Amino acid sequence: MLTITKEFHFSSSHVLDRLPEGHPCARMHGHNYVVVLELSAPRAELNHAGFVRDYRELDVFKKWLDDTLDHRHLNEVMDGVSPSAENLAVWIHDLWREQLPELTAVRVSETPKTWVVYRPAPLRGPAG
Ligand SMILES: Nc1nc2c(c(=O)[nH]1)N=C([C@H](O)[C@H](O)COP(=O)(O)OP(=O)(O)OP(=O)(O)O)CN2
Ligand SMILES: [Zn+2]
Repeated sequence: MLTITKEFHFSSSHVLDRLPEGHPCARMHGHNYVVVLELSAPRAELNHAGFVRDYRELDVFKKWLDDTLDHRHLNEVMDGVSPSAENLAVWIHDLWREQLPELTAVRVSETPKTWVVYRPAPLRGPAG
């Protein structure tokens, strides 16, 4: 299996729900988010150029981040889902898995010290 990753950046505000009283993250604040997409393919399925996928084909994801999330309030963008880093990773994965079938994981960082990795179990092939 070959795995590629590409890193993207955006800045947004959010408010986290259902936190204990006095938790600072229940107040509006912002982060310089980092998102890393991880795409994987078996060695036999690399394309003619020897790529899992051309990194440049991920420019569409960068444009989507800029248009959809950058300098926005995540609570408004994410349709009522509480914008924790975990929920954001799942939300991004679920929105992009059809367009990027090689997508195997989405990583999200809110601060230089914190990372979430969403790596769903691989779908079973015909052989099970
Ligand atoms: N499991 C999660 N925990 C927290 C999340 C989250 O999305 N998932 N989010 C937050 C806050 O939004 C924010 O990220 C604050 O995190 P924290 O690590 O507390 O950031 P600080 O910069 O204040 O950390 P210091 O250790 O004080 O430098 C909170 N938790
Ligand atoms: Zn936060």
